[in-house]
Amino acid sequence: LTGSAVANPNPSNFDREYLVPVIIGAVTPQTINMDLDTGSSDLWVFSNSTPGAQATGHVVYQPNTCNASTCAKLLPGETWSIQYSDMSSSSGIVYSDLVTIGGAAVSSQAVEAAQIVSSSFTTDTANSGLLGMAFSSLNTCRPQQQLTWFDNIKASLAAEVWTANLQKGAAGTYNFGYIDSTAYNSNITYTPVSTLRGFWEFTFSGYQLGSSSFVTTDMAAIADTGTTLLLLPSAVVESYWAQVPSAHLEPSLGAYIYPCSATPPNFTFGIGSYRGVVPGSYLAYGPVSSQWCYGGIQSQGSSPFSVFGDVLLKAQFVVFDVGNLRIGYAAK
Ligand SMILES: N#Cc1c(N)n[nH]c1N1CCCC1
Repeated sequence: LTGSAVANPNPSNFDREYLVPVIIGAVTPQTINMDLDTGSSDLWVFSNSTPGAQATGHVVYQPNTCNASTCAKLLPGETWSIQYSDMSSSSGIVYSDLVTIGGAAVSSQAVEAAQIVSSSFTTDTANSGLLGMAFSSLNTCRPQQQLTWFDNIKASLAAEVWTANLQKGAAGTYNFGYIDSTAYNSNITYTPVSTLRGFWEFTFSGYQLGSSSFVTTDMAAIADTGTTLLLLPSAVVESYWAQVPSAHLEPSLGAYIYPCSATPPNFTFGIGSYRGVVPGSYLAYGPVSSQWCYGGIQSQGSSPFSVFGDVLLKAQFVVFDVGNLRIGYAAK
């Protein structure tokens, strides 16, 4: 078994997130566009349990709890509640239902129906749910923790692996169970993943800012498709933006902005001896005013690891190798 699904950048805003059409339900299937997120492990959707005022503009999951074995089933007493690092949150109840992504189906997937969603979810009407693809140890369902879609399907796949091939301003692909050797142009460099924090956490071997020399230093990072930007230690971020005249940390935003007339420098990361290059044009995240643009590299703050979000991931072919607990990067 393998699967392949399209990854659509959110249409209106600078590749803020990438949405995947997910089919939920057997008796009355619904296609729901969801944010595939390697930084969390809950599969949750807007639903008929979400208050109308919070669900306006969204496709809502309507579980068909009929009597056949193929119907949705409420999991009695199960609830979930999640808060993301951007302080957004959601919570609700749990059904078991058929969930198909790119042709690959899980018959009894925990589908977390939202009863409450915070305002940033309500306003993001392109996104009607989260598809958690971090490790199941982070799933918030209680009292019985539930498995991610990938954990449920991996034994049925040709290989316990999936890949992300995101694109700048265009549709990309998530493949499940195989590696498309035509999708990248160099060898894949792998490095071990630690699951201790439940994320796709790994060590990178250093970085290069623009045309400066490569800085060799082991650093921790997570690969997070649910984060838009590239988050690095504040000292690195300061050095990076020092290369762009008039770029500065804007106190009112808590973020670096730079003149939109400038093209930011490239960012290069190391995995062993592999060098992954993120073009400067990928490190622009859209205007905050007529002349100032929001930087694609920002500080990781007090986080103990950097966050390789979409602005970096879209420049690479990325292999999430669950079977061997490793992550792979290749140029494309
Ligand atoms: N903040 C944040 C965040 C993250 N670090 N990974 N995924 C996140 N979200 C998914 C939906 C909202 C935020």
